[in-house]
Amino acid sequence: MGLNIYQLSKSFGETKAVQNLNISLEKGHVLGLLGRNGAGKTTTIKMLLGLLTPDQGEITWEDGRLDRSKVSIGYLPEERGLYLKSKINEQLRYFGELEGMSRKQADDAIDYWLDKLDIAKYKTKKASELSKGNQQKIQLIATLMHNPELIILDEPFSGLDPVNANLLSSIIEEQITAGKTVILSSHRMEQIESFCEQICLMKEGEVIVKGRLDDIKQNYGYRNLSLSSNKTIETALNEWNIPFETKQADIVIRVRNDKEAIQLLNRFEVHSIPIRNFKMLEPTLNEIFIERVG
Ligand SMILES: Nc1ncnc2c1ncn2[C@@H]1O[C@H](COP(=O)(O)OP(=O)(O)OP(=O)(O)O)[C@@H](O)[C@H]1O
Repeated sequence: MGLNIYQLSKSFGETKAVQNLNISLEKGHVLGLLGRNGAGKTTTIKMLLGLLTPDQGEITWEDGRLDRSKVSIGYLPEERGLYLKSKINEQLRYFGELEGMSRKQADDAIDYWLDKLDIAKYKTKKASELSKGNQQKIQLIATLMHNPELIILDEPFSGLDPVNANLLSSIIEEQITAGKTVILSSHRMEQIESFCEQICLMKEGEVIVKGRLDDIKQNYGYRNLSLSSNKTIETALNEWNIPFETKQADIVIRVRNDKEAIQLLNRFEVHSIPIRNFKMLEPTLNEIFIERVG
């Protein structure tokens, strides 16, 4: 059950922002929504939130239409939307009450989250007095304080320093462990890779790659054979016209499958070229992204 997007489309004039999008995401699972600028991610998210009306298609949650008045959704927008002149506790209380929290529930949640994000000292400051990263943390509190079951995060890491990015990562992990359904849109492939078992890669409104990330990598059509770098190996590969890349202390050779890797290792053996160690690596999400939409 969970979330189902069926044949969803939206155009702006001539621009087909989203075309016939189909996604199924089970409750408690995490989907990475990827694509270059203008691929259609935000348009998709806005349709999920009911902020844009689809031209065609349907979005359901469990048994019925996804309706924000019935399903608790936490949304962290790409463009930040705090009231710069309002005090942090007052605007967070307002956001909490909009989501149906009582004043007491909202105030308790605000204290809990400010403390957790290490920004309790800003409780009565105006948003304009906070740095960009700390404003981002406030926006995260507004997203999570009402304990939503569906969480949509659009570029959540932008503007965060490495320490705060780690803090956010641990909070996303906690939400996933708590069984929340999460949609994460990000240009940071390592983060998508670490959180999302499922991905949907879009290009010009259409889905280019979709499914379980493990399956996509396994069936992608090549693997990387990585060997500890050494001049003899490089010379041999050059002589045999086998392309390779050097990455730090490793030589990486693209092979179609394990059999091709073994054949190559045998060839080194036959030529008495010692191999100290080797690893078979799947393509990274970054490689897939660049090849498919780069
Ligand atoms: N309100 C709008 N009016 C006209 N065109 C729009 C509007 N919103 C989006 N578009 C167009 O729809 C396409 C998809 O845009 P969208 O914002 O969904 O992309 P995105 O994948 O979220 O990009 P980014 O990574 O830059 O946020 C783009 O060509 C964009 O110019």
